[in-house]
Amino acid sequence: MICANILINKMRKIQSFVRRSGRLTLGQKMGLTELWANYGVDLPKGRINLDALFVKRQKIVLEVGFGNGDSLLEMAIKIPDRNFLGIEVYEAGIGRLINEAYKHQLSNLKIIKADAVEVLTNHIKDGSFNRFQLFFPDPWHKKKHHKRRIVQTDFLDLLSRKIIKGGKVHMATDWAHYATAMMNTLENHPHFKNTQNGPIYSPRSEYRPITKFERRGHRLGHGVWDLIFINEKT
Ligand SMILES: C[S@@+](CC[C@H](N)C(=O)[O-])C[C@H]1O[C@@H](n2cnc3c(N)ncnc32)[C@H](O)[C@@H]1O
Repeated sequence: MICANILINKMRKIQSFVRRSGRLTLGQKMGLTELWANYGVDLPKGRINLDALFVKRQKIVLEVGFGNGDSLLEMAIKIPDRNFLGIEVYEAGIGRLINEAYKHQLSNLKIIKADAVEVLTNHIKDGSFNRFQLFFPDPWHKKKHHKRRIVQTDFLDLLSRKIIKGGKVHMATDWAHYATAMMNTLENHPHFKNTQNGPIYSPRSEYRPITKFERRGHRLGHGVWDLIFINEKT
């Protein structure tokens, strides 16, 4: 296992952070090491064995950048016949989510604490996911920072390999400029096909819970744009 001790130390910091913010309840009694053992995935040297990760073998939804975990938690509760894998680097959000997962006794949710591109590139075999979701990713709104946005052609190339043929990609943003950039990048990618007829945003889907960043967008008077595409790789 890579850096198990580092991860445990990090999780202790999360515990301290969450305790200070008064949000650790059941998990506090259980201990973060045990919570992490139940819900966390330590990165192996090679590929993660996704078949052995979950209690039941069923379709897997990947969410990158789940923040405080609102959407992922709600979906894992409401859709027990799917497995959910979340990748995030925000420690307080991870601590909160594994605590909530324990409270709800979820067996269909696992978390990786690492950079998503690194995980997908080095630790996930091709054709692993049935759906990918990216809700309200960091917008990097200054022009000089646009290159830091996660949705770029290279990232779509990687996603196209990791999602099964016919699998879905669902993105949402409250930044108009990023929405246009996402639409152009997806429309111009040879493997992705819009579920709408043409370069049209999708209606808000029932299954996407409202997230903290979506609420923030509403408060700021932003619109919300959903993009749902199918991976049609050959
Ligand atoms: C603006 S927040 C949105 C959080 C959540 N999806 C929501 O709607 O409330 C973006 C999140 O993506 C995470 N993130 C950004 N780049 C990432 C990466 N390469 N790998 C994993 N997480 C990442 C950040 O840590 C942050 O929590």
